[in-house]
Formats: sequence, structure tokens, C-alpha cells
Amino acid sequence: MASKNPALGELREQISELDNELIQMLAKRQALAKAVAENKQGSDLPLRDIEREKHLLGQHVQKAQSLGLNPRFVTRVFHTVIEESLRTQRHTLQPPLKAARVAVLGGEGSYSAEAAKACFADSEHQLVAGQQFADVVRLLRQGEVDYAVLPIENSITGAISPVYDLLRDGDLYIVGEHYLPVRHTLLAKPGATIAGIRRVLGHPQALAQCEHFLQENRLPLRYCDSTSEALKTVAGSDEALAVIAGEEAGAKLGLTVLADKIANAADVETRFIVLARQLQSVAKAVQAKSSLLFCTWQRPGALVDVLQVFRDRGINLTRIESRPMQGEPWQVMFFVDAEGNVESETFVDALQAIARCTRLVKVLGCYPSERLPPAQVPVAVLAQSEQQDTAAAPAPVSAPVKSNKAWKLASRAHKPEDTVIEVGGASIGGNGFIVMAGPCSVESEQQIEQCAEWTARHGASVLRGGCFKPRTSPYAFQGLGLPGLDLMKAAGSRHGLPIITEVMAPEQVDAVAQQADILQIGARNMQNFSLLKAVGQCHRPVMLKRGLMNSVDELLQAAEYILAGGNQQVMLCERGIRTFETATRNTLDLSAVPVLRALTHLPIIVDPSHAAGRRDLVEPLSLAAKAVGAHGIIVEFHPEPEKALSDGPQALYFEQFANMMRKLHA
Ligand SMILES: C=C(O[C@@H]1C=C(C(=O)O)C=C[C@H]1O)C(=O)O
Repeated sequence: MASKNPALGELREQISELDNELIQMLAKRQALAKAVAENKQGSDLPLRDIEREKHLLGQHVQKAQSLGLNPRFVTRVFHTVIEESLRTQRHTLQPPLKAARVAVLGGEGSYSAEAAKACFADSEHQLVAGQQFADVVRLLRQGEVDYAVLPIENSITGAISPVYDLLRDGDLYIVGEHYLPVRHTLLAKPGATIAGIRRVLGHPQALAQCEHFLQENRLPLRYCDSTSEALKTVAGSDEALAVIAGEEAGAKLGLTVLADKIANAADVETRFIVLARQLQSVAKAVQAKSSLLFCTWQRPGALVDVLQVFRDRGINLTRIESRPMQGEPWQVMFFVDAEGNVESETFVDALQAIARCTRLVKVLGCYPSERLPPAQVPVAVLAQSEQQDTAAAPAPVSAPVKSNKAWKLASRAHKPEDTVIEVGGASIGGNGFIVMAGPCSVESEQQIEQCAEWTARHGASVLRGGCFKPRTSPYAFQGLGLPGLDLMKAAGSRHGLPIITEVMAPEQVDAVAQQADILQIGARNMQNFSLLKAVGQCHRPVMLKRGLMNSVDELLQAAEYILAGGNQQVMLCERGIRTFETATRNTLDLSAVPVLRALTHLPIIVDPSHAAGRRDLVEPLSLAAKAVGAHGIIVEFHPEPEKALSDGPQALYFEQFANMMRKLHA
């Protein structure tokens, strides 16, 4: 290849050399991290130092920008590097578990086997198969294995109840955890087709995680004790059977993939626990989790008393589950996972306090926390903007004293403090200022990818894009619909951006909420009350745009519909109103921003693009929006505005957007 094209060969050689250097540097970095761990052990400091991580990332991101690199790419790289550094540090102070024999459900081919291999990657071990969860636990109790690995919760179907129930006896202890990404595929013998399949075999958990696919294809099920049993049955049968399992496990038995990624959600993970017969001590410096079980007395506030113990001591709970108590109908046991080490002073004190207010409390284990949330550094430009200079922020306007029965939940009287909506790493509301940016409409994979890249590169926090377009004319481009939303979600995920898109009808809400991180209600739909009620039932944040002819009071009443439906994550958007003025498409009512900020705790966003309808006005209006105290703006840009399928004249050119971002953050 290189001989035909020597220039290419040379370039590749240079890349290989650089990669080589990178690897050597990574190894040096790891060695230093190990030395830091040893140093920390002596000095009693915790391994993780989130402030140091933030500082480092901040510096790296700035450097990256000065070299023309995408700051989010650099952040992603360093998140991975630091995660590995923390893993090495953890292993330095808390040697990884070593086992000769490990019990798992179903043996080779099962997801449990995969998890066990990951947990005991550092030691030669033999897997011992149990047919059911109870058998796995029995093997450990009887001393036939050193450890057992069991699934405890799944990211889409939640708690794996039979495993919780096996922990009730409290004679086994959790000594480790592992998050396993599971990629369910439908497998069958070569030549089979989905239409021809008579029955799908699998473990009940795996079948439940793929329920939507199975129902859509009307496939009858057969439950098996384990995935490996299901695999073997399908591989050894002449019937038209299929199995839900991982691709690799199927390939070992000669099975081929009929459908890939068939789980109900895109990224599915199962959390596994490692059980042992003895409680384990976790080194002080290692970030640990502890699991407890408790039963409360039957009296009002009994559960609150226990939760208060954690709250008073600053202990964060990562999970709470309840399960029925055996032999005591309608009585429950609570299982909690908490951040902290059971041997720490705080925890010992907490356990004593819990013992005083419960019928029963048991420690189920203590183990290194496998997953630590990455340090969040906004990209450099964002960093400046998010720490908005409060001295420069407009002085708060005081609300007219008026009791309003039409919009109670939206009012400052109901909630004096600002609502801050956390979505995909962006905080909207409070003292921050965020930018949502992207094309008016999603037009193609390439277009939305280019826009997502540009949005991320210039420090905007949310990717916008319309998939269902409310157009004045029925002949205008109506949007790509759900396939467009899939393209936008994928582009957003690649660049670490949450996405916002418009939803136009109540029956679309469920499907759009599956993918979109924020649902937008357009100006024309501000008083579509059945739509407002539908998004009020939804778990996603909603951005409600002010109607062309609606007052601030009507906007707040519309927001009240959503809040009254239960959804408290509402932000309001000023996008221009219709006045006698024709110099601009609409008149951007910037005075509504401070007025709304005084009246409501909800975040206020400004849309200069739709208000002005002209790209040359977008930058001054954006700067003005920030100056009057908006929590953010939503703006449109396009790689080729002249060719845009909708609203081209208001779309910024890429460079214009970049310049505007620099000014906004100056
Ligand atoms: C290496 C350290 O320990 C941890 C790992 C870090 C890293 O890999 O850069 C940074 C901070 C700590 O969470 C340190 O404290 O410097």
C-alpha cells in the first residue's frame, strides 16, 4: 500500500510514531498516579481529588482550544485517562480480588460469566455454574467456591428482586461491584429469519429488557434458567428457535445474529455484585460504597427517621429498594447502598443511630466504588460564562405584590429560589447562562453531525434541531420526523450534548421523550392545552415558547398547566411577539425577561433567531438577552444557510456563530 503511495506511507509512519510516544507517556502517567496513591495512603488523604481533576481538565481544555482541538474531545480523553488512573490507584491500595473458584448463573455464555471474568481479570479462576440464583448462593455458602457473582440491578428494568431476596439472610457479604454493558441480540441457527421463528428463549431478565422488540414482532417466549442454557438449547435443537444473548456467546455455538441491539433502550447496563462469606475491609483512602439492610417499626415517620440519619451525617444514598419480609405479610425490608466506608467514624455513628430507630439493621458489605462521576468541567469558554460575574448581572426586579390564583406553582410565592434544571451536564437557571444551538431543522445525518460538532466546539451546551416542523404553509418542509430525531440523538451523543426538539401533538410526546432531553412547545402551541397536559405528565424538561400574541400572564398560565400536571422542569422562552412594527419579523420583548424573573422561579431563555428573522440581528439581541438577565439563548446556525430547508435567512453562518460565542463569553 505504502509503496504505491509513498506520501501516505510517510504520514502514517509519523502517526504511528506519535501513537507510540502517547502510549509511553500514558505509562509514565500511570506510574506517577501509582506513586501518588502510595503517598496519599501515608498522608491519610482520599485517593480522589475532584478539585484537582477540575483544575487539570480546565487547563487541558484551554490548551486544547488554543491548538484548535475540540475541547469536548479533549475532556473525553482525559476523563478516560483519569478513570484509569483512579483504577490503578485503587488497585495499589486495595489489591483486586483473587479467586480460585467463582460461582455464576449458567456458566459460560451467560452475562454473569462475562461479569465474573471482568471482576477476576487479575487471577486464574474457574467458573462454577449454578442453575438458578439460589444455587449460586448455595455453592458459596457451602464453601465450594470463594466468591459468587450475581446481577442485582439493570438500568432499564431496575432491581433484580430474586437476588435481593437471597441477601435477606445476611450471612453473605458484598465485596465488589461491576457494571456490565449488555448488548442483547436475537440469535438463531444460520439461515433462520425473524418471521420463521416459533419461540424465543432467554432468561426472564433478558426477555424483559427486550420486551418492546418481542411484542412488536409478536414472538412467543420460553423462559430458561440462564442465558447459557437458552443458548445451548437453541444450538442443539432442530426447531425454529431463537435466543436473546450477546453476539459473542452465540458465535461460539455457531449461532448468527437475526437482530442487533434489541433492548428497550440504547445503552443497557447491568450492575453485578460479588459476594463472599466474609465482610471485607476497604482501605480508608479508597472511595467505597456500603450496603445495608434495615426494617423499620410500624409508626409514622419511621422511614424518615432513618433517612434523617444519613442526611445529618452527609451520607449520600445511591439506591434504596424495598422487598417483602418473609413470614410477615405486608412488612418490608429496605436495602440501601450508601457512599462511604462502614468502618469510618461517620458510618459507625450512623449505624448506631439507625439501630436506635429500627427493628433490625445489618451491614451487607463494603466495597470499592467502581463508578465515580467524572469531574465536570465546562469547556473553557463555558467556564467563563457559567460563572457569570454577579457584579455585572442585572439587579433583581421586585415582583409586583399580587396574589395570583391563575399561576400558583410558577410563582415566586410558591418557590422563592430559582429552579435550576439539570440536563445532560448542563445547568439551566440560577446564575448560569447557557447556549442552545443548532439548525432550524434536522435535514440529514451529515448536516446535524456538522452542527453538533460546531455546537460542542464553541462551548454551547445543548443541541437544537427541529424534526417535526410547524410551518405556516402546508407545502413547506415538514421535518424528517422520528428518523430525524434518531440522527440528532446520535450526533448529540457523539459530542456529549443533550438535545432539544419540538413536539407538536400529544400523541407524539412519548416517542419524542424517548430520545429528546428537552421537549420544546412552539409558540403556536403555547395554548394547546391537551399538549401542555401531555408534557405535564412527562419526565423530560420542557421549554415553553411564548405565543406570538400572548401576554406574560398568559405564558405563565400555560406553564402552570405543565407544572400542575406534575412536571416541575419547565423553562420559558421569549421569542418575539407580533406588534405594529415591521422592521423585524417579530418584536423581541426583552423587557419580559426581568419581568418574568421577578414573577417566576422558572428559567428564562431568549430566542433571538425567530424574533428577528434576520441573522444580522442575532448577535446584538443575544448579547442584550444576557445583559437583561436571561438564563440562556437558543439560536440557529446552518453549514449553508442559503440551502437551508427552513428559516435560512435567520441562520447564522458557522463563523458568525463562533464569533458571537466569543463575544458572549468575553
Ligand atoms: C493523581 C492524583 O489522584 C487522582 C487522579 C488524578 C489524575 O489522574 O490526574 C487527579 C486527581 C485525583 O483524583 C492526584 O491527586 O494528583
